[in-house]
Amino acid sequence: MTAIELRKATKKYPGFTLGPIDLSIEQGEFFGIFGPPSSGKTSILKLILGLLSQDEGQVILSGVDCKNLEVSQRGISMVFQNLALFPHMTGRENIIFPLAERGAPEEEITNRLDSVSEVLHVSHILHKNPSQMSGGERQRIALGRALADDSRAILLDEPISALDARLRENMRVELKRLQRTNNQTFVYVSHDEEEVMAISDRVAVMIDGQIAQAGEPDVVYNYPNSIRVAEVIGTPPMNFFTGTFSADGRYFECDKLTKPIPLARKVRPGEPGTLGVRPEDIHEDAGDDSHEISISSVEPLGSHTIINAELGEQLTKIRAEGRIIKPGDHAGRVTFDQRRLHLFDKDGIRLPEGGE
Ligand SMILES: Nc1ncnc2c1ncn2[C@@H]1O[C@H](COP(=O)(O)OP(=O)(O)OP(=O)(O)O)[C@@H](O)[C@H]1O
Repeated sequence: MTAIELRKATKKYPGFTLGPIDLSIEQGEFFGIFGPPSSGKTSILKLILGLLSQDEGQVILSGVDCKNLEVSQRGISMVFQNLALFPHMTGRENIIFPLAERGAPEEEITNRLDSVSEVLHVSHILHKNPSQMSGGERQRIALGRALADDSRAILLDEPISALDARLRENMRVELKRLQRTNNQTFVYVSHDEEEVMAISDRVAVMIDGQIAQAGEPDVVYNYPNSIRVAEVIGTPPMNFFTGTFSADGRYFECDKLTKPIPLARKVRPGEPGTLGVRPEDIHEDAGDDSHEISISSVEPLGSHTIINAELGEQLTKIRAEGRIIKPGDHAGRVTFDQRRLHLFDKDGIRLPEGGE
């Protein structure tokens, strides 16, 4: 069943237009929204919650058009980026507030408080006021308030960004577990692409107020539908080379490389385009099709190494699992994994897969 649906929803601010957005989120789905700053992520959540009203289009919750429904009638909780805890209440009072407001029985309140406190590791700070908590503790209390309430969906806007890296990783796992157990619908916004990709069943990539692509995380990663999406998914990001597909369509002739790059299929003979290759798909290799690189720096990161190199005249990032190139090396040879190339037309739109 569809829990949240946006149909051509549009919101116009001076100088910025969100939408039109078409989006469908299923009951029990963990849906991630990722995008650069100011791309419209928070505004989408506010439309769903009812804090903003759309200028055009519809917001439909469980099949019901929400046009005339107030925030409190929508049955949705939101954890804001800037928290919004009640300063005069303790952590405990903040968490149980929505339950107490709707007159939930004492036993239910206690059970829910206990279960979210355990998951969020906040039992020891329930007696404190927000002013006596750290930023991360306040964030966990705010999460607790949303999770304890029996909402049909929870909207989370950068909910764990104030936590340190290790705690963030744990919380990610716990959030996912909690969502699965309760079969709740989560809409999770973050500018941290890895976080969104790791936690979500499906993701939407927002660029300039539009959903540029939506789908399962590995599909978006492996088949970005445009250069703009490819640029924002992946760390380090994809490398791009502009040039022309050869007259027989079997090679990509890059403006800045001396050798053409062989393609696994025939592509757009004679047309201009862009070839994208992810850092992990460039391999240290001295074979016939290899290119010489001039190494600027090598970052050994334990499990892998990032090599910053000049390929032709272009700065290129290479992720190496092996140890052929070492810190202090100045040159090497690499090839591109032919099966993992991303090909885009002159307008930056991904070329269809397949062909001879
Ligand atoms: N109430 C408002 N009035 C006018 N402009 C607004 C309003 N709210 C948001 N905007 C503008 O809309 C754009 C999108 O904002 P929004 O907060 O939705 O983006 P975001 O992707 O969540 O950004 P961030 O990652 O920085 O939080 C921004 O340019 C912002 O300045």
